[in-house]
Amino acid sequence: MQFLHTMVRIRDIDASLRFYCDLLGLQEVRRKESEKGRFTLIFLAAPEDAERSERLTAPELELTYNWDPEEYDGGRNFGHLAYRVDDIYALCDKLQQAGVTINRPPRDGHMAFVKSPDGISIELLQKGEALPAQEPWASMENSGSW
Ligand SMILES: C[C@@H](O)C(=O)SC[C@H](NC(=O)CC[C@H](N)C(=O)O)C(=O)NCC(=O)O
Ligand code: NI
Repeated sequence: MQFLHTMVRIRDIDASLRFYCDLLGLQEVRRKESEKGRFTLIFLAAPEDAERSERLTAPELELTYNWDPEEYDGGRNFGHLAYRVDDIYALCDKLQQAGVTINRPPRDGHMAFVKSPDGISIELLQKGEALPAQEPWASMENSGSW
């Protein structure tokens, strides 16, 4: 078994591609339009994963855009998408300058949470950094028991 993708329904394709691609740095790897189903699927992958998308073996984010507007609320059981980033401070600064909500700033240089245009929570983790000891779960992660 292999993880393939997470699907998120979006309200606005342009706003979502600006956030996920222009700002966050994901790449669009394929797109499917369904006239019959009246929807568009857009598959995104992180740059380090994108080359595996051709073989459909990359972890991807599937954006679903329904042409007929729908209300997307609730879904409290969904938590977040997590990405490992090269420079968490530079990325959060760029996101904030672009008006993106920074729910948890990278004060410790390790972890930040931001919101997509549809309110999806995105966790950003600094590449090469262990979680700060004061985080309750850090001892598990830092000791490799995860
Ligand atoms: C391509 C593959 O990865 C899919 O996930 S297609 C699944 C399919 N999606 C749709 O029909 C998109 C439009 C639909 N109105 C929707 O909003 O989902 C599907 O079965 N979706 C149902 C679901 O619960 O995901
Ligand atoms: Ni899917």
